[in-house]
Amino acid sequence: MTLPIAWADAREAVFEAGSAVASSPVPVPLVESDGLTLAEPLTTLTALPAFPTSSVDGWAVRGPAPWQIVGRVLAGDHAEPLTADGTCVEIATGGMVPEGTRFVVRTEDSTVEGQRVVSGEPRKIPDWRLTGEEAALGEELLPAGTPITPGVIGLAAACGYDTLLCRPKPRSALLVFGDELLTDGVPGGGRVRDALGPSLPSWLRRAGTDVVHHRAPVADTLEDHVAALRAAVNSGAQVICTTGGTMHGPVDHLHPALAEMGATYIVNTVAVRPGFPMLVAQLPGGQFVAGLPGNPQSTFVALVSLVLPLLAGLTGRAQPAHSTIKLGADIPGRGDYTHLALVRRDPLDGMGYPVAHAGSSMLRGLANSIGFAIIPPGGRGLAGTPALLVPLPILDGERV
Ligand SMILES: Nc1nc2c(c(=O)[nH]1)N[C@H]1C(S)=C(S)[C@@H](COP(=O)(O)OP(=O)(O)OC[C@H]3O[C@@H](n4cnc5c(N)ncnc54)[C@H](O)[C@@H]3O)O[C@H]1N2
Ligand code: MOO
Repeated sequence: MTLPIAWADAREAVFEAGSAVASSPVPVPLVESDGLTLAEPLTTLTALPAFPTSSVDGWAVRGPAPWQIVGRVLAGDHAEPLTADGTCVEIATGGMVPEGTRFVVRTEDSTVEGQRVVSGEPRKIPDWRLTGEEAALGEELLPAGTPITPGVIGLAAACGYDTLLCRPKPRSALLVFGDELLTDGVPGGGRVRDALGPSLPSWLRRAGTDVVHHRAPVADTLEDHVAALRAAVNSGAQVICTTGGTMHGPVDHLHPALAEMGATYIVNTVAVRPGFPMLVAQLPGGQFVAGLPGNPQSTFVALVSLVLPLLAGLTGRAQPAHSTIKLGADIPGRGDYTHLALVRRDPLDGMGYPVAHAGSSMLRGLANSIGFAIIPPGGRGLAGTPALLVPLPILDGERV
């Protein structure tokens, strides 16, 4: 029997295996880059702003009042210098402030005589933005490995990027094993509904992959397991997630199928509860197989424990960070194993509470949880103290 490895070591092993074969950078147009990963630092191509910019509608003035109007600068115009004291130009918000300007006087703080001469008072805080106020030329704004979000895309556009050098989303496949699984209707008579086939693709997309192949269920024979894995390889998937069959029961064929395909284990059983039979192996062609245990909650323990670090490595991101949450109730440990305990965040006190109905075969607790509190080996979680948390890949707004 294989000895389970420590949970933290398992995460590190798959992260490193993924990082070793991280996808090659490709230039991607800004509007298509959401959800991808920066392959190089986002560095300014010019100072920001690139030129002194008026932040109000008004007058750019030189010398003491009154000022003779000698021109007009709209946003987008190139401003000629103001060369003489006692002159000004009308300026629009976003207009380039002419060289020689002493102040920008707001429209509402000024009077104009005969459409030619302006008087007025500048405010104490200058009403224009200096070159480089937001960022200097060549300054690194974000490191390589940053997930690209709409905020990153906007910043890149403001800097003058047309494309970003990105690591693409890994392509994934899902194979659901189990003859007992019904794909429709009400469970009974020994059959259960397949709860993973319909839900895991969405979880995988939230985790940052493109799901390119999906088969549920795969029959409980070695031949069909091998055929399904081969089809997943042929689909171009880099990460093949399987569910069920990770143990060594009469119809658990994952290990024999991996052996038949010449796979090498990166992680094979982990000292974590629930979900310990989880595994990650690599096929001779380089594809990863993530074997997620069939008990549905254990599937998700394996998703956050192994698949997320693997995807992070493949995209050149950092190992997913844990967050922290103050516990609202005690959580028991699981001896020498790490205990990943589903918690929900209470909307009133903000604390993490273990959920009811959190057995490894149940999904009721998971549906309103934010993630798993990490109870380390030999420890237990105490109410009122902070615990580390592995978040589920849920989107903002999907939980309180
Ligand atoms: N002799 C032992 N048996 C088991 C042990 C053990 O230590 N010794 N560990 C148990 C643990 S822990 C887990 S977890 C499971 C892992 O089993 P497999 O990965 O081989 O999964 P299956 O046997 O195929 O299924 C387990 C369970 O989950 C249900 N299932 C599977 N797929 C789905 C699905 N898509 N939707 C809904 N439910 C699913 C399946 O019907 C079984 O009830 O092994 C234990 N056994
Ligand atoms: O991996 Mo199992 O979930 O501990 O039931």
